[in-house]
Amino acid sequence: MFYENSAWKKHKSCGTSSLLPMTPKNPQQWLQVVGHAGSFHVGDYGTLLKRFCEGERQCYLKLMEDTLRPFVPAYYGVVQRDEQDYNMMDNLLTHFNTPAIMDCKMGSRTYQEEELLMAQERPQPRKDMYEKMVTVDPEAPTDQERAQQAVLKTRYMQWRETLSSTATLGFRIEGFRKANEECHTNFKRTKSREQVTEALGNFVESNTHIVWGYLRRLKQLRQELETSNFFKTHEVVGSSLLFVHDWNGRTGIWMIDFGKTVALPAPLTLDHRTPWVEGNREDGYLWGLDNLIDILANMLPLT
Ligand SMILES: Nc1ncnc2c1ncn2[C@@H]1O[C@H](COP(=O)(O)OP(=O)(O)OP(=O)(O)O)[C@@H](O)[C@H]1O
Ligand SMILES: O=P(O)(O)O[C@@H]1[C@H](O)[C@H](O)[C@@H](OP(=O)(O)O)[C@H](OP(=O)(O)O)[C@H]1O
Repeated sequence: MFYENSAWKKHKSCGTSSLLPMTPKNPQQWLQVVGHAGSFHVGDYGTLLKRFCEGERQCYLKLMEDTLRPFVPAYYGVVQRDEQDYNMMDNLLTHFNTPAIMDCKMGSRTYQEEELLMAQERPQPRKDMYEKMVTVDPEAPTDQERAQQAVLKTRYMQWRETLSSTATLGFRIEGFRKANEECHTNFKRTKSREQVTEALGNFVESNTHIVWGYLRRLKQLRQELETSNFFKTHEVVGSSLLFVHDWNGRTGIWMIDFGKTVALPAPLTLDHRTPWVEGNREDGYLWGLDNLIDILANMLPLT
């Protein structure tokens, strides 16, 4: 059942003149690299259904009208399956053959300012996050956290940021899956430029053609981000870049995950490079992209 999807309705009524991708109904390939389990279903006609989030819907609606549109999955509205609502979008893997996929979480901050305020006003320490923390580093909790066997989410997120490259480079590798099905998700401590370069080299299997493809796309993305009205007026937190390549040498990068992207109160705008201090809402997204571009460029042989 479709709630809100003018593109889909046109598709249904126009027969073959489709606004959805010209992709056969089945079978669809899809693989999730990281992120919450159980949030996705593969849809028909090369689409993907992600568990509904109103904030994300708002972002996709605006992005479909923004210059960033070529850099995000096409959005088709809200659909219902088994009484659960989903945002319906393009499955970005559709046009690749046995793709390699990587998820990089962008920005120098992975929680919203609003989450910080909530944690200050109504602290809700979490035992699951304490458990995740001590699994990686038994020394990380403070005495108080140890006594509670729980940590605040914002504290956990900040700890993850400083342990990885988020705080120092403005992005982090969340995980990747290579074409040979090897999965790598153990990047919580991948922090230095050298460690990040090594991980990226493993993902692209030292293929300079692939690196060139990614670099070109990232530079185009940066150019669009610098002028996008959507980007200027939103705090973009917890969003990822999804890298996809295959043995044909095809490469693609798209912005995904706008569940924690929020519109700023007018007339506030962000440059996404100024360091964050509480209240300025800066997210470090472009600073991270600058660093990512620089690291990839340095992986190419000198010409
Ligand atoms: N449009 C898409 N096409 C193909 N794969 C996708 C798409 N959107 C998401 N994915 C896959 O699902 C994974 C998780 O996506 P996403 O970040 O949107 O989920 P999430 O549950 O919100 O994540 P998080 O835990 O960071 O909040 C991505 O790493 C990617 O592998
Ligand atoms: O990668 P990890 O170490 O497993 O930690 C998770 C990760 O930071 C997710 O981005 C976050 O979801 P959001 O970005 O949606 O906040 C999730 O919070 P959650 O447990 O509250 O869903 C964390 O548990």
